[in-house]
Amino acid sequence: MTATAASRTPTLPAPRPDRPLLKVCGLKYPANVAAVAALPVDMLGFIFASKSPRYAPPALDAAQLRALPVCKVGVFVDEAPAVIRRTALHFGLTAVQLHGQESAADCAALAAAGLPVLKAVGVGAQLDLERLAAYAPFCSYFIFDTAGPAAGGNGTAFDWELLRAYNLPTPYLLAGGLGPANAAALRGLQLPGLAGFDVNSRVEQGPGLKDIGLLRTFIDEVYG
Ligand SMILES: O=C(O)c1ccccc1NCC(=O)[C@H](O)[C@H](O)COP(=O)(O)O
Repeated sequence: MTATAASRTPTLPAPRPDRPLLKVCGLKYPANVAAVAALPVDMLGFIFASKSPRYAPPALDAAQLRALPVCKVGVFVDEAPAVIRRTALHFGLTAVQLHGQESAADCAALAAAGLPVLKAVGVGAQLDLERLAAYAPFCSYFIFDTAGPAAGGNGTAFDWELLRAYNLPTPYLLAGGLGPANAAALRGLQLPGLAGFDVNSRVEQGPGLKDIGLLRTFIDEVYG
Protein backbone atom coordinates (compact mmCIF):
# COMPACT_ATOMS: atom_id res chain seq x y z
CA MET A 1 0.00 0.00 0.00
CA THR A 2 1.96 2.95 -1.25
CA ALA A 3 -0.76 5.48 -2.04
CA THR A 4 -0.36 8.88 -0.44
CA ALA A 5 -3.33 10.86 0.81
CA ALA A 6 -2.98 13.21 -2.15
CA SER A 7 -3.20 10.42 -4.72
CA ARG A 8 -6.30 8.76 -3.26
CA THR A 9 -9.71 9.57 -4.62
CA PRO A 10 -12.91 9.40 -2.58
CA THR A 11 -14.48 6.69 -4.71
CA LEU A 12 -15.27 3.22 -3.44
CA PRO A 13 -12.18 1.16 -4.28
CA ALA A 14 -12.53 -1.92 -6.42
CA PRO A 15 -11.00 -5.20 -5.23
CA ARG A 16 -7.29 -5.31 -5.92
CA PRO A 17 -5.45 -8.30 -7.33
CA ASP A 18 -2.24 -7.47 -5.43
CA ARG A 19 -3.52 -7.18 -1.87
CA PRO A 20 -6.66 -7.14 0.27
CA LEU A 21 -8.33 -3.80 0.93
CA LEU A 22 -8.40 -2.40 4.45
CA LYS A 23 -11.34 -0.61 6.06
CA VAL A 24 -10.97 0.96 9.49
CA CYS A 25 -14.41 1.36 11.01
CA GLY A 26 -15.85 3.24 13.97
CA LEU A 27 -13.99 6.56 13.83
CA LYS A 28 -15.29 9.82 15.22
CA TYR A 29 -12.68 12.17 16.71
CA PRO A 30 -11.23 14.64 14.15
CA ALA A 31 -7.56 14.31 15.17
CA ASN A 32 -7.87 10.53 15.22
CA VAL A 33 -9.64 10.56 11.83
CA ALA A 34 -6.71 12.53 10.40
CA ALA A 35 -4.15 10.18 11.96
CA VAL A 36 -5.88 7.06 10.60
CA ALA A 37 -6.36 8.65 7.16
CA ALA A 38 -2.60 9.18 6.99
CA LEU A 39 -2.05 5.42 7.25
CA PRO A 40 -2.21 3.15 4.19
CA VAL A 41 -5.94 2.41 4.50
CA ASP A 42 -8.58 2.16 1.77
CA MET A 43 -11.84 3.03 3.55
CA LEU A 44 -12.79 4.82 6.75
CA GLY A 45 -16.04 3.87 8.49
CA PHE A 46 -18.27 6.19 10.55
CA ILE A 47 -21.13 4.88 12.68
CA PHE A 48 -24.49 6.66 12.33
CA ALA A 49 -26.41 4.25 14.58
CA SER A 50 -27.28 6.17 17.74
CA LYS A 51 -27.19 3.11 20.04
CA SER A 52 -23.52 2.48 19.28
CA PRO A 53 -20.79 3.74 21.63
CA ARG A 54 -19.07 4.75 18.39
CA TYR A 55 -21.95 6.97 17.28
CA ALA A 56 -20.02 9.60 15.38
CA PRO A 57 -22.11 12.73 14.68
CA PRO A 58 -21.61 14.61 17.97
CA ALA A 59 -17.83 14.49 17.51
CA LEU A 60 -17.45 14.43 13.73
CA ASP A 61 -16.23 17.45 11.79
CA ALA A 62 -18.34 17.47 8.61
CA ALA A 63 -16.04 19.91 6.80
CA GLN A 64 -13.03 17.73 7.57
CA LEU A 65 -14.82 14.66 6.25
CA ARG A 66 -16.01 16.31 3.07
CA ALA A 67 -12.45 17.41 2.28
CA LEU A 68 -10.78 14.09 3.14
CA PRO A 69 -9.50 12.43 -0.06
CA VAL A 70 -10.24 8.88 1.03
CA CYS A 71 -13.29 6.65 0.75
CA LYS A 72 -15.72 7.37 3.60
CA VAL A 73 -18.33 4.76 4.48
CA GLY A 74 -21.33 5.69 6.62
CA VAL A 75 -22.66 2.80 8.71
CA PHE A 76 -26.44 2.72 9.29
CA VAL A 77 -28.76 0.29 11.06
CA ASP A 78 -32.32 0.14 9.70
CA GLU A 79 -32.29 3.89 9.02
CA ALA A 80 -34.82 5.73 6.85
CA PRO A 81 -33.49 6.15 3.27
CA ALA A 82 -34.11 9.90 3.33
CA VAL A 83 -31.98 10.24 6.48
CA ILE A 84 -29.22 8.16 4.90
CA ARG A 85 -29.18 10.30 1.76
CA ARG A 86 -29.19 13.56 3.76
CA THR A 87 -26.39 12.32 6.04
CA ALA A 88 -24.32 11.16 3.07
CA LEU A 89 -24.58 14.59 1.49
CA HIS A 90 -23.77 16.48 4.68
CA PHE A 91 -20.69 14.42 5.58
CA GLY A 92 -19.49 13.76 2.02
CA LEU A 93 -19.87 10.00 2.33
CA THR A 94 -18.63 7.88 -0.55
CA ALA A 95 -20.72 4.82 0.23
CA VAL A 96 -23.11 3.41 2.81
CA GLN A 97 -22.88 0.26 4.89
CA LEU A 98 -26.25 -1.18 5.88
CA HIS A 99 -25.79 -3.10 9.10
CA GLY A 100 -29.35 -4.03 10.06
CA GLN A 101 -32.22 -5.99 8.55
CA GLU A 102 -32.37 -3.95 5.34
CA SER A 103 -33.90 -5.70 2.33
CA ALA A 104 -32.43 -6.19 -1.13
CA ALA A 105 -34.92 -3.56 -2.32
CA ASP A 106 -33.53 -1.07 0.24
CA CYS A 107 -30.03 -1.71 -1.12
CA ALA A 108 -31.26 -1.35 -4.69
CA ALA A 109 -32.92 2.01 -3.96
CA LEU A 110 -29.81 3.53 -2.38
CA ALA A 111 -27.55 2.20 -5.12
CA ALA A 112 -29.92 3.69 -7.72
CA ALA A 113 -29.67 7.02 -5.88
CA GLY A 114 -25.91 6.97 -6.46
CA LEU A 115 -24.77 5.58 -3.11
CA PRO A 116 -22.74 2.39 -3.42
CA VAL A 117 -23.89 -0.13 -0.82
CA LEU A 118 -21.91 -2.45 1.42
CA LYS A 119 -24.40 -4.88 3.01
CA ALA A 120 -23.35 -6.31 6.34
CA VAL A 121 -24.32 -9.90 7.07
CA GLY A 122 -24.17 -11.31 10.58
CA VAL A 123 -22.61 -14.77 10.60
CA GLY A 124 -23.31 -17.28 13.34
CA ALA A 125 -22.91 -21.03 13.14
CA GLN A 126 -24.09 -21.03 9.52
CA LEU A 127 -24.09 -18.82 6.45
CA ASP A 128 -27.22 -18.71 4.30
CA LEU A 129 -25.86 -17.92 0.84
CA GLU A 130 -29.17 -18.52 -0.93
CA ARG A 131 -30.74 -15.62 0.96
CA LEU A 132 -27.90 -13.33 -0.11
CA ALA A 133 -28.24 -14.00 -3.81
CA ALA A 134 -31.08 -11.46 -4.04
CA TYR A 135 -28.81 -8.72 -2.65
CA ALA A 136 -25.82 -9.42 -4.87
CA PRO A 137 -26.81 -7.28 -7.90
CA PHE A 138 -27.28 -4.16 -5.77
CA CYS A 139 -24.30 -4.35 -3.42
CA SER A 140 -20.74 -3.35 -4.19
CA TYR A 141 -19.53 -5.48 -1.29
CA PHE A 142 -20.87 -7.70 1.43
CA ILE A 143 -19.34 -7.40 4.87
CA PHE A 144 -19.34 -10.70 6.73
CA ASP A 145 -19.35 -9.85 10.42
CA THR A 146 -19.84 -11.95 13.52
CA ALA A 147 -23.44 -11.99 14.77
CA GLY A 148 -23.60 -10.90 18.40
CA PRO A 149 -25.49 -8.89 21.02
CA ALA A 150 -24.72 -5.55 19.34
CA ALA A 151 -25.50 -4.75 15.70
CA GLY A 152 -21.75 -4.47 15.07
CA GLY A 153 -18.46 -3.96 16.83
CA ASN A 154 -18.75 -7.11 18.93
CA GLY A 155 -15.03 -7.87 18.76
CA THR A 156 -15.34 -11.59 18.12
CA ALA A 157 -14.42 -13.67 15.09
CA PHE A 158 -16.58 -16.29 13.38
CA ASP A 159 -15.42 -19.45 11.67
CA TRP A 160 -13.96 -18.12 8.41
CA GLU A 161 -14.07 -21.62 6.92
CA LEU A 162 -17.81 -21.04 6.38
CA LEU A 163 -16.75 -18.76 3.52
CA ARG A 164 -15.10 -21.60 1.59
CA ALA A 165 -18.56 -22.23 0.13
CA TYR A 166 -18.96 -18.62 -1.07
CA ASN A 167 -20.10 -18.60 -4.69
CA LEU A 168 -21.73 -15.20 -5.32
CA PRO A 169 -20.30 -12.55 -7.70
CA THR A 170 -20.21 -9.77 -5.10
CA PRO A 171 -16.83 -9.39 -3.36
CA TYR A 172 -16.74 -9.07 0.42
CA LEU A 173 -14.79 -7.71 3.35
CA LEU A 174 -14.15 -10.00 6.27
CA ALA A 175 -15.02 -8.45 9.66
CA GLY A 176 -15.48 -9.44 13.27
CA GLY A 177 -12.78 -9.28 15.90
CA LEU A 178 -9.90 -8.68 13.48
CA GLY A 179 -6.77 -7.19 14.99
CA PRO A 180 -3.15 -7.87 15.90
CA ALA A 181 -4.07 -11.14 17.68
CA ASN A 182 -5.27 -12.83 14.49
CA ALA A 183 -3.28 -10.79 11.92
CA ALA A 184 -0.89 -13.66 11.21
CA ALA A 185 -3.82 -15.85 10.13
CA LEU A 186 -5.08 -13.10 7.81
CA ARG A 187 -1.78 -12.68 6.01
CA GLY A 188 -2.14 -14.48 2.70
CA LEU A 189 -5.61 -15.77 3.59
CA GLN A 190 -7.26 -17.16 0.45
CA LEU A 191 -11.04 -17.44 0.39
CA PRO A 192 -13.38 -17.21 -2.61
CA GLY A 193 -14.64 -13.64 -3.01
CA LEU A 194 -12.45 -12.20 -0.26
CA ALA A 195 -11.53 -8.59 -1.14
CA GLY A 196 -10.36 -7.18 2.16
CA PHE A 197 -10.58 -6.74 5.91
CA ASP A 198 -12.57 -4.51 8.24
CA VAL A 199 -11.10 -3.68 11.65
CA ASN A 200 -12.72 -1.92 14.55
CA SER A 201 -12.80 -2.66 18.28
CA ARG A 202 -9.59 -4.71 18.35
CA VAL A 203 -7.57 -1.69 17.25
CA GLU A 204 -9.08 0.78 19.73
CA GLN A 205 -8.03 2.60 22.88
CA GLY A 206 -11.72 3.19 23.62
CA PRO A 207 -14.97 3.27 21.63
CA GLY A 208 -14.37 5.30 18.50
CA LEU A 209 -10.74 6.12 19.31
CA LYS A 210 -8.37 4.09 17.16
CA ASP A 211 -4.95 3.11 18.50
CA ILE A 212 -2.44 4.11 15.83
CA GLY A 213 0.19 1.74 17.24
CA LEU A 214 -2.17 -1.25 17.09
CA LEU A 215 -3.19 -0.30 13.57
CA ARG A 216 0.45 -0.05 12.47
CA THR A 217 1.15 -3.46 14.01
CA PHE A 218 -1.87 -4.94 12.23
CA ILE A 219 -0.88 -3.41 8.88
CA ASP A 220 2.73 -4.57 9.23
CA GLU A 221 1.67 -8.12 10.10
CA VAL A 222 -0.94 -8.49 7.37
CA TYR A 223 0.65 -6.48 4.56
CA GLY A 224 4.31 -5.96 5.48
O1 LIG B 1 -18.95 -0.64 15.66
C1 LIG B 1 -20.08 -0.40 16.06
O2 LIG B 1 -20.28 0.09 17.19
C2 LIG B 1 -21.26 -0.70 15.19
C3 LIG B 1 -22.52 -0.47 15.70
C4 LIG B 1 -23.65 -0.70 14.93
C5 LIG B 1 -23.50 -1.20 13.65
C6 LIG B 1 -22.25 -1.44 13.14
C7 LIG B 1 -21.11 -1.21 13.88
N1 LIG B 1 -19.86 -1.50 13.37
C8 LIG B 1 -19.69 -1.86 12.00
C9 LIG B 1 -18.43 -2.43 11.52
O3 LIG B 1 -18.23 -2.46 10.31
C10 LIG B 1 -17.45 -3.10 12.42
O4 LIG B 1 -16.18 -2.82 11.93
C11 LIG B 1 -17.70 -4.60 12.43
O5 LIG B 1 -18.88 -4.84 13.12
C12 LIG B 1 -16.56 -5.38 13.15
O6 LIG B 1 -16.35 -4.90 14.43
P1 LIG B 1 -15.31 -5.63 15.43
O7 LIG B 1 -15.84 -7.00 15.70
O8 LIG B 1 -15.27 -4.77 16.62
O9 LIG B 1 -13.99 -5.67 14.72
